[in-house]
Amino acid sequence: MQRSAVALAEPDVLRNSQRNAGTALRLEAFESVQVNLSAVERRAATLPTRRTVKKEYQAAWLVKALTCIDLTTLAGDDTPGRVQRLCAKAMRPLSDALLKGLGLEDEPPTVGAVCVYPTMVPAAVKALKGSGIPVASVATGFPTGLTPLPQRLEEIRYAVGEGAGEIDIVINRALVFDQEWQALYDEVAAMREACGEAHLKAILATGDLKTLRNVYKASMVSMQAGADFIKTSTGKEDVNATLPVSLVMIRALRDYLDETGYRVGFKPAGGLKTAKDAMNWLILMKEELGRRWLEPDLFRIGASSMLADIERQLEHFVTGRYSAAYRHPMA
Ligand SMILES: O=C[C@H](O)COP(=O)(O)O
Repeated sequence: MQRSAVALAEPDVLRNSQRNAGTALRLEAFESVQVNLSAVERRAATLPTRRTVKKEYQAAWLVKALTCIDLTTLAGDDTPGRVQRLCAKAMRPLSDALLKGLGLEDEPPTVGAVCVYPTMVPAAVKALKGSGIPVASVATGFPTGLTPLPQRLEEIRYAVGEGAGEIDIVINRALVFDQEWQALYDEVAAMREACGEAHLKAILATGDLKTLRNVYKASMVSMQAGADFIKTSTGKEDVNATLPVSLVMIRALRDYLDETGYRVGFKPAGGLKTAKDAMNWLILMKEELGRRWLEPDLFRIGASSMLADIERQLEHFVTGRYSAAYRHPMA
């Protein structure tokens, strides 16, 4: 399957608010790429030290991070009741006292989306009705992607039909190991088509991909096939989101923007639990891509437990005291 090629834009013509339409598969955009592992690791290690953000600035950054969280539950024992409680948290993540202390009573922030398994989509859609918060659903045989393609596509159609506005697909890792770029492109393009108006986030499962070159190539193929976001991990791999892997994906986002004029979103996910993690990834985005990529339409953090630590840090900012983590249940 070949998506219709879009004319490549002049680099300075930015399709800011336009959804990534994809391009034809263009091997020349990534086939000969080299990634210098030690340079990537060095740059990633210095990034968190590049900005010192304290006090009210830190509080503002943490509120920004909160608005970018895909508040997630992807557990075998998920129930509609748990999803309902998570959605209540998503709509009102900060207590009245915290909102008052932060001066946000008039515009209380909400998270970016709630992310659940397909069968939990109806419960999430019902609970979030009228809030404007989108429901994201993992699909396509999450977390491995090892079911037949027609079933994976049907899963997308099911979740979209139940009201999911965003679909987090997983790519077929074997196609990356075998460098089967046309096949990977075709699968992701078919998934994008099955999504219709729903936005597609392509999970690369970078912990499985073996090399940073593979991470760059899989990022490019996913974007060329029309992904609205590229996402690091499912949260189920042995190694999930890391700064070096994120840096490589972000350079791919930058190169894709230069080549096509499309801004594609980025979602680190898996193992991100602390306010410090949130700060590190915000700094990475700001340093590498600039202010525009700090909005929820281009940046999400996939996390099941980070919100609690953000709340604790904001509480410390407002009251000068830390509360115990158990006082911030998610669902
Ligand atoms: O997509 C989101 C991830 O599955 C969440 O992973 P986590 O439970 O390690 O935060």
